[in-house]
Parts: sequence; structure tokens; C-alpha cells
Amino acid sequence: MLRTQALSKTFGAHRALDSLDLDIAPGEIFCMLGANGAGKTTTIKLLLGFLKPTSGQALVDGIDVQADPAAARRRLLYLPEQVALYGELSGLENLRYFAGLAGVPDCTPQRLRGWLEAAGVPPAAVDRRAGGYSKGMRQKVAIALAIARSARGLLLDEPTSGLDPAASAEFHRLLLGQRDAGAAVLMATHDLFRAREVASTIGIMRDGRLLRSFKAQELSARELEQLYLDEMSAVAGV
Ligand SMILES: Nc1ncnc2c1ncn2[C@@H]1O[C@H](COP(=O)(O)OP(=O)(O)OP(=O)(O)O)[C@@H](O)[C@H]1O
Repeated sequence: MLRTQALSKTFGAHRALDSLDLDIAPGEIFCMLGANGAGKTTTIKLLLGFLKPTSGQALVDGIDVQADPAAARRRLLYLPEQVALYGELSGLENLRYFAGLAGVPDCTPQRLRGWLEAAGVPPAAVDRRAGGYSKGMRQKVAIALAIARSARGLLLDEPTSGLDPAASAEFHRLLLGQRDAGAAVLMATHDLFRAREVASTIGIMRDGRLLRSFKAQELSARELEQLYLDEMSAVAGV
């Protein structure tokens, strides 16, 4: 569903992404780990068609993103680190607006409330101004949009950074719900422990290259941490 083939991106002389091959199937969560600057966000932007590859291909549901970015994006939901909502509008009004933009039919108040409820937005918050929402609550509205759109691919860029542990746990529970509904998920994260819990596959990136990928259940949390630290200390040459 989310696929890259020898995908590469250079900025000037700097190679931000180097020949990345990924294949994320429906019902799979791929967690991408790596230090700052490893190429995680670049991968997500290439899959969204926000950047043009220097070489190689990004494919969404078989669609070449570069050839038809709009069609690719219709199948995707992008969750950046900070979800932007209109602060003057309520959660429900935001969802109606974004779902309408995405062409979701039948955005009746009842259905909108149902999607928000499925995403864990408390009924009391649905009609409140989104300007007062926490980061976790804004993300829930984005998940409600994923549900409304039946997005087949989710691209998540450090979604839980800055969330408290309870909000992070709830977010990951929602993510598993999306996985079970058949979404293919690519999540860039620095949270090794949650990655191990929710991922089907974990990949470690460094300097634009996918160094390793493995099934999340193959390693204990401790082993994953050690492996990650070993890879990162190889960078620093220690
Ligand atoms: N528009 C750009 N112009 C020039 N260089 C860029 C641009 N975007 C990214 N880079 C560089 O490409 C490399 C990869 O950046 P990227 O944002 O993909 O890393 P990342 O793994 O997402 O890091 P982080 O964990 O900090 O989000 C970095 O060296 C970055 O400075």
C-alpha cells in the first residue's frame, strides 16, 4: 500500500534519503526510528508528493505519487507533529470543514459526532472551540478525519512527542484500531518503547539510509534500545 523503490532525495550536495526501499501492507505499522536528520520526514514528504524525488519512486496504493499526487493524497492521512485546527471553530466544525474538503459524503452532525466519538473525543469537547484543545485532543480530531475518510494509508511524523503518557497510550490504542481496520501506517518516532509495542516492523534510519528493519516482536524493549544505541554510537564513532 505504501511503497518506495530506490527512493532518493538530495538537497544541493546533501543526500537526505539514499535508495530507500519500503513496502508497508494494509494492516501493518512500520515505525521508523533514527536520530534527527536521518531522513524520516523527507520520506513522509516524498510519499505525500510535497517533495520531488531526485531518483526512485514513491507509490501509494500502486499510484506513482509524482505522476498523480492528488490521487495518492486522497488515500492518505498525514498527521504532522502539530495538528493545525481552526481555533475559532469547534472540533465538530473543524471535522466538517476538513471532511468536506476531502469530499467525504453525508457529513451530518450525527455522523460527525460518531467519528469524533470513535476517535475518543469526549462528547463535552465536541462543541468546544478547538483553540482550547490539548495536542492530544487535536490529534484525536485528525484520527476522526482518518476514520471519516477511511484513509488507507497513515503517515505520522512524531505524533506523540510532547504527549503525556496517558494521552500517548490512548493515541497508540487508536492507531491499533486503524491498523485493524486495514490501514497501512508509517510512523516516524523517537519513542522506542511504544514503537516496539505497536509496530509490526521497525526500521532504523541513519544518514538517509535504512540500516536495518526487523519484526518488532523479535526483540525485547531492552534489546531494541541497545541495538538503537549501538547504531547511533557507530555514527559518533564511539
Ligand atoms: N528543504 C530542505 N533543504 C535542505 N536540506 C533539507 C531540507 N529538508 C531536509 N533537509 C535535510 O535533510 C536531512 C534529513 O532531514 P529530515 O527532516 O528528513 O530528518 P528527520 O529524520 O525527519 O529528522 P527529525 O527527527 O529531526 O525530524 C537533514 O540533514 C536535513 O537538514
